[in-house]
Amino acid sequence: MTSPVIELDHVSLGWRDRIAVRDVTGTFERGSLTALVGPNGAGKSTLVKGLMGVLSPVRGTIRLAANVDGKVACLPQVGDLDKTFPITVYDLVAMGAWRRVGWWRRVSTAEHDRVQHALETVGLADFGRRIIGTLSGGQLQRALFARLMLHDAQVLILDEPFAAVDTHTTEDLLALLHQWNTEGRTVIAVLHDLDMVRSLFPKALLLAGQVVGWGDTNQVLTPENLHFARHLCAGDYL
Ligand SMILES: Nc1ncnc2c1ncn2[C@@H]1O[C@H](COP(=O)(O)OP(=O)(O)OP(=O)(O)O)[C@@H](O)[C@H]1O
Repeated sequence: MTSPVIELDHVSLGWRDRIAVRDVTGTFERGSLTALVGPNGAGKSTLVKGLMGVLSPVRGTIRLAANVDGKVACLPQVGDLDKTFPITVYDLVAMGAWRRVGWWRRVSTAEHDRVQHALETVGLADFGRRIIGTLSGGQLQRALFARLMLHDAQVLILDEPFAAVDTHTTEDLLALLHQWNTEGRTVIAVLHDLDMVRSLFPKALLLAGQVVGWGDTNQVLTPENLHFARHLCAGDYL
């Protein structure tokens, strides 16, 4: 039996002078694995901000299931991160535990073990003391995945997790993402690689300022829908 974990009811999101995504209605089911796709400017990141509660809907409502409230974790676009901030990889990852630990408390032995385990899982066991500004793009993305592990969230939202990441790192991180999903977590990822979506993501939400399709990936990513999405975001390409 499926149960909704996030429900959107006629949601429009945007800013005072501009609606970026309008009238989104639908449900992310518990344990689902959904790719959020669409041309540049389609409103994918805006929807992510809405799902995270960072941006309030201009219209409509977003409802989280009672037992996931506060347990939604996000992997931001790497470009949104201030790489000049003088923080170590260890501390960046440990920040994922702040709900359990609190901002200013010392990390317990159990949390330390979790950080170390997360660093090992993403292949950064020896990188804990490095300042994040010295990491390559792929290494930084691995560190952000490790931080996501520390959140231990039921719902994971990832904004372009494989942008500017090499094939080897993408494969490692994809395996992690699938492992989280097989543990029953709900995963939503903004992606541009439609071949990857078709082969690895059972559900897709195709956006172009509005919902063009939402459901089984093979029924959403049809040539007609993709053409329509491009037409709606004229001038941009998938
Ligand atoms: N802070 C903001 N103020 C006003 N408009 C914004 C703001 N952020 C984004 N927009 C606009 O909202 C629209 C949707 O942007 P968004 O970043 O959600 O698209 P996207 O689908 O994630 O695009 P991309 O694939 O290029 O990352 C764009 O036209 C963008 O210019």
